[in-house]
Amino acid sequence: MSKTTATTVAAVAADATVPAGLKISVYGTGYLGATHAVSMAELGFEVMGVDTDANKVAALAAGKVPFFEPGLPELLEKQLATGRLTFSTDLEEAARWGDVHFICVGTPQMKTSHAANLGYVEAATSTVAKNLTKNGVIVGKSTVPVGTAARLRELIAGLTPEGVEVDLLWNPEFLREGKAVDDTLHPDRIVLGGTNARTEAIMREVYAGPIAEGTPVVVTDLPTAELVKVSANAFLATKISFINAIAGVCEAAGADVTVLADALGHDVRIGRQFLDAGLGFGGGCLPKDIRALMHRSNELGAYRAAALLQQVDEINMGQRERVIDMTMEALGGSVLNRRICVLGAAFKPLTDDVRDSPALNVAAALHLRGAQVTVFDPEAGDTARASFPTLSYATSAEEAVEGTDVVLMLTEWKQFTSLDPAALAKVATSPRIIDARGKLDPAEWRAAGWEFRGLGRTAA
Ligand SMILES: NC(=O)c1ccc[n+]([C@@H]2O[C@H](COP(=O)([O-])OP(=O)(O)OC[C@H]3O[C@@H](n4cnc5c(N)ncnc54)[C@H](O)[C@@H]3O)[C@@H](O)[C@H]2O)c1
Ligand SMILES: O=c1ccn([C@@H]2O[C@H](COP(=O)(O)OP(=O)(O)O[C@H]3O[C@H](CO)[C@@H](O)[C@H](O)[C@H]3O)[C@@H](O)[C@H]2O)c(=O)[nH]1
Repeated sequence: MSKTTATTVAAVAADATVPAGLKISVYGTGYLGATHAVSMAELGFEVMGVDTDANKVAALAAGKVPFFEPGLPELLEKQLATGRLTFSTDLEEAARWGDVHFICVGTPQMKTSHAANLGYVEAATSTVAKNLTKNGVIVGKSTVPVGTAARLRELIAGLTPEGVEVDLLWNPEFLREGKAVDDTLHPDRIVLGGTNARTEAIMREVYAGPIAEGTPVVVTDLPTAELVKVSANAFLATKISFINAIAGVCEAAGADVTVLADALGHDVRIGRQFLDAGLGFGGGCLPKDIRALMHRSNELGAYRAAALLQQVDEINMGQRERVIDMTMEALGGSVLNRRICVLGAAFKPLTDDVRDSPALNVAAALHLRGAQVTVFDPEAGDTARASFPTLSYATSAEEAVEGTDVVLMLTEWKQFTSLDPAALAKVATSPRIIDARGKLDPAEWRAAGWEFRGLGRTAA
């Protein structure tokens, strides 16, 4: 029977036992796992982060975060110095060593369908189960399709050594890149799916810090916990596609979507967040998570959810086409041999993550249509070059803008939104700009001599 309670008060069964000095292993030290491992050490636990990628492990062990995440390098250094935090490639040793094993490995989209690739989750979970030498708890944090955890329970039942007990529960993660440390240490909510009295007590011990701050704990069954995560992302994606659809109406009707979004946001039932119209959502989460949910909903016969998410995805991808079309239009119908400056490569500011980056998607599409595209991003230059080596990369916004026929502002880094239009007009061959994130003031740019276009705003 499903057990759903939302409470901040620990309601722990009297017979529940929590091992003293819990040891925590974290499988996968990517964007989620590295942050989780460091944060668990910050909460006072002994932590071992393990990954199959030896370069990542070596970097983390040497105090270097292999990606850009504000605040994480400082916390990593601090926790390594305490001796509580270690990193290793020895996946089996981590299973023998830990009491609580967090699964934080990737669940990317399959190459051949919209489904999530669960191979990494299955591999990591099996490794833990096979190598346990004492009772343990496996805690899934990766984002998975509903039904995965139940299958994993069956999988591990046949793998765990005799005499050892293992429980598996799901504790989805809601952190945002760029704010990952704060989101992990001070989450909005803690969702625990499929606990029993013993594992609930252990998880309340793990999260004693945030719980003491008043973070609500939602205790529920496995499928609900799995679905909370993907539904949250699906809702956020839907909100973005809603405002982008309305942006199209604004353009056709001569209205301004940025003012409209502010006005909508004053209604507390709606809220202003995730109503920034523009190039749409990308990254390692929203796109693949709505597609996996679409796929799973179809499998389960929940066709309405699948149809809704299909629309959300189509509106989102259409925004990229819209910016490509706008660029062609701004340049008189063709981009062939024209010089285009792209400001932004990361899928959003404050990260170097370029997974499914709308900015790079547009940059690459324009390049393939014969344009000379120069990209600048304050943090994502290296990750962008690794994925799209044929594009040119500048070392500053000014260098990227120099001599270009049109500037595209595709990721709203603060240093782009605070650029001086008058100074920049002097280096651009033809001062034309497309603000695909709705963060520049059209009046200010037009006054400085720029031909200005924006999504969901009246044409120049
Ligand atoms: N990135 C985020 O902001 C975020 C937030 C919430 C949830 N999630 C979810 O968390 C999961 C991980 O996402 P990510 O962005 O950290 O991915 P990532 O690709 O950055 O990291 C995954 C890591 O897992 C490692 N790995 C693969 N197989 C392994 C194994 N068997 N044992 C140990 N390590 C292994 C990989 O080498 C890699 O370093 C995904 O399910 C994602 O949807 C991500
Ligand atoms: O008004 C908005 C807000 C966001 N975006 C875009 O939406 C994408 C996603 O942004 P955000 O949600 O901030 O980034 P993520 O770090 O991918 O975080 C999402 O995905 C994570 C992984 O599942 C979840 O844990 C987080 O709760 C969820 O916000 C980015 O491309 C943004 O540019 C918009 O276009 N308009």
